[in-house]
Amino acid sequence: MDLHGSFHVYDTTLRDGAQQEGLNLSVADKLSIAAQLDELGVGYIEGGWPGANPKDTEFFRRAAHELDLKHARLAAFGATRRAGTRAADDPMVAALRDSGAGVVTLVAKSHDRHVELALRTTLEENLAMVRDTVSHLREEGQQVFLDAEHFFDGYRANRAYALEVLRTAYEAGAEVVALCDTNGGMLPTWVSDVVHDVVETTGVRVGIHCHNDTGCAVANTLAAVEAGATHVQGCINGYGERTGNADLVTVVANLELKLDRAVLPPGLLRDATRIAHAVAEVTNVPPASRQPYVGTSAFAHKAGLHASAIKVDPNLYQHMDPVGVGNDMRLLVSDMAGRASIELKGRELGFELDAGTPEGKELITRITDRVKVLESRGYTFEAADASFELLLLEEVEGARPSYFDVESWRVITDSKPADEALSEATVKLRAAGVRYVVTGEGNGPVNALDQALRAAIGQAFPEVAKFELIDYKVRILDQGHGTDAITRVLIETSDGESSWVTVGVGANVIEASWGALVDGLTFGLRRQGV
Ligand SMILES: CC(=O)SCCNC(=O)CCNC(=O)[C@H](O)C(C)(C)COP(=O)(O)OP(=O)(O)OC[C@H]1O[C@@H](n2cnc3c(N)ncnc32)[C@H](O)[C@@H]1OP(=O)(O)O
Ligand SMILES: CC(=O)C(=O)O
Repeated sequence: MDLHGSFHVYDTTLRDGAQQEGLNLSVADKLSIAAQLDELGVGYIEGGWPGANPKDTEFFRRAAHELDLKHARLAAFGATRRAGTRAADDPMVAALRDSGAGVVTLVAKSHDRHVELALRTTLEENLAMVRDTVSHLREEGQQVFLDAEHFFDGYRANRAYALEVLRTAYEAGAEVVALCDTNGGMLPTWVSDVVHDVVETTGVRVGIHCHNDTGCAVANTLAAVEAGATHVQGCINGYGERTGNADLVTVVANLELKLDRAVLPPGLLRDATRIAHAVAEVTNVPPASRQPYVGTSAFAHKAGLHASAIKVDPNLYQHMDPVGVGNDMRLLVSDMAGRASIELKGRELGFELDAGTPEGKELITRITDRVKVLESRGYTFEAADASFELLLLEEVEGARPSYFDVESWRVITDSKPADEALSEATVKLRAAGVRYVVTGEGNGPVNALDQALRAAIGQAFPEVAKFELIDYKVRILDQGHGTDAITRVLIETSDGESSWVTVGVGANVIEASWGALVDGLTFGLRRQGV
């Protein structure tokens, strides 16, 4: 606990996060993200700027009866009254007051140059705008926070005035003044010095709002907290204008796990990975695999030497137990793997490869060597767990699962003037004792082959009907060779509940695709228990 009572974790994903290029949230998206943020246990959710656009006004209207928040309070964001008006008469201030949130965060200028150039008013009038608007909202029963825009730049330009803005807001009844690094140009020691000074000189309760233009938003936020800030603002997954805001997940994980501050309700940090990814589904922004704490690579180990130490104690190569943020340790198999990597990956996939016996040791060595040879030919197993599992089965059980024997396949692409090119594939195979000769059509050769292969196997194994090819990636491996190059194909197949990735390699892109398709169907049938 601090001098100012409980610490505030304040999320601005729905306002500043939505200012990210390419991010466009519907009201339903905003409601869904608010519910997720509440599950994470943040104290405040800034829902948007009611009155600035119909969507944000609608969000607050619907939130009042559609959201059942257990931990968070909603905050409405907006500006102080315009210059030369009365707060009580300003329709934008009225929209904040009447949003139903009960909490208003006012953005105000604290940089003298901005007052004169952007607001085109006097420094005195800007102070009056802050004073009047905060007082009016307080009199109307609102909890008020102030976002001091461009505070750090303003402090450099005119310290006395920047501090005066904070004092004015505080004396008028603002509970917190959040110092904003609006242009995101600060470094941690600079932030720390300024926050120390503000806390000592003014006695106001300080919050912090950092943008990530120097790549230091999280570090700057932590520096501010260590210097006395007791209210942190940020966005889940670091969304936000330009390079984003401080990633609130990283901030709270660091506060809880590194600085020993209980800033979320007990136990909720363990849901951070699930929630960060669920929000990414709604925003439709692919989650960053290297995101600290919650990224899929945050606890993924590739180097053989790491794996050999992890086998003894995972903490030797991890800064924390991933369970603390709801993430998992993963072992990656590649040409950088050693025997320990294979042993641990095998365990992860449910195979006990016993390195303690001579046979087990020999088996693990064989698998390791095979992986290295195949990777040198262009395969990649770290991205294709399913192909690795088939390889493992082949080595452990003496043969890989086999549901069909392919006699031959061929594919042709037909192009007629004025018509789109169409591909046709013929696959001949035996499955469950029957010979099938099946053709398939598609808008490309791989699509046609996939159709034909699935139609043929599907007659013997109806489970195949569930499978769908959901992603297809091609990479040319030795670019110097142009069209003669080796090609690697990665295919992701889904059964509607889960998905798996397989790899194929060949001098011919169709041949490489065929290998990945066959692996994908074989793995899927095994997973179905066939
Ligand atoms: C740092 C930040 O990210 S703050 C959040 C910024 N977010 C947004 O801007 C998104 C929502 N914004 C909007 O929808 C619109 O900009 C609105 C509705 C707020 C205003 O729209 P408009 O009235 O068309 O004006 P415009 O967008 O050009 O904004 C400039 C006006 O706001 C005034 N203004 C700017 N900052 C402030 C402030 N902190 N307090 C009061 N007035 C302000 C300017 O003086 C100018 O007023 P003028 O038109 O009387 O000269
Ligand atoms: C208020 C705000 O978003 C900023 O100053 O960056």
